[in-house]
Amino acid sequence: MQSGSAKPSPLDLLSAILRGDGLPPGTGAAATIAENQQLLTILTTSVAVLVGCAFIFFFRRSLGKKPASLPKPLVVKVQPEAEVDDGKKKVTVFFGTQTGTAEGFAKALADEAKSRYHNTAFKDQYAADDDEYEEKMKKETLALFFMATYGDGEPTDNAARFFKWFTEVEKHADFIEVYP
Ligand SMILES: Cc1cc2nc3c(=O)[nH]c(=O)nc-3n(C[C@H](O)[C@H](O)[C@H](O)COP(=O)(O)O)c2cc1C
Repeated sequence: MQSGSAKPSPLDLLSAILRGDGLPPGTGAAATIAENQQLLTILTTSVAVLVGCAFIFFFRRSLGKKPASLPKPLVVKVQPEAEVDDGKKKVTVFFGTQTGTAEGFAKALADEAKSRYHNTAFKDQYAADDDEYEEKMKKETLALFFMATYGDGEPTDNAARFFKWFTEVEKHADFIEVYP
């Protein structure tokens, strides 16, 4: 025989509500609902706290990251013409940029140089692969670098390959001197 004060399971309550029967009288339903509401409150609070923690985690992580943008090539402005070995001095302006500031400085300098030296060429790719760097850099008279850094002094996306090559000093020690 079923006792009038038997506690219905949450499933019984749910099916009773769905059927539209209402809550069974004298079954301790009020207490069960109160219990479930407490559980629901705890659950929603926990979910809200978790979402908040996840948001703070991703926000803090994004603070140390460089802003996302399409990597530009390690653009180089060369003057005068670098390809022709005419014995003239060669000046190259490099820039490593993520959001355009370093590019702006490099361009301003290159424009100034262009106004002084008519035989000026602009290039947007210095070396197709790492082996070309050494060969080309040896021909430069002066190389100027405008390099933005991010995080813990890391290079920008467009300068990453060049930076890696350049900092492997022991491989190029014969012609590169690095001053800290
Ligand atoms: C998220 C972030 C991290 C940065 N980290 C460094 C850093 O470690 N060292 C530094 O000297 N400058 C740092 N900077 C400053 C940038 O290098 C500087 O704003 C630079 O002018 C950006 O140049 P760009 O616009 O050519 O990318 C950082 C800037 C941002 C926004």
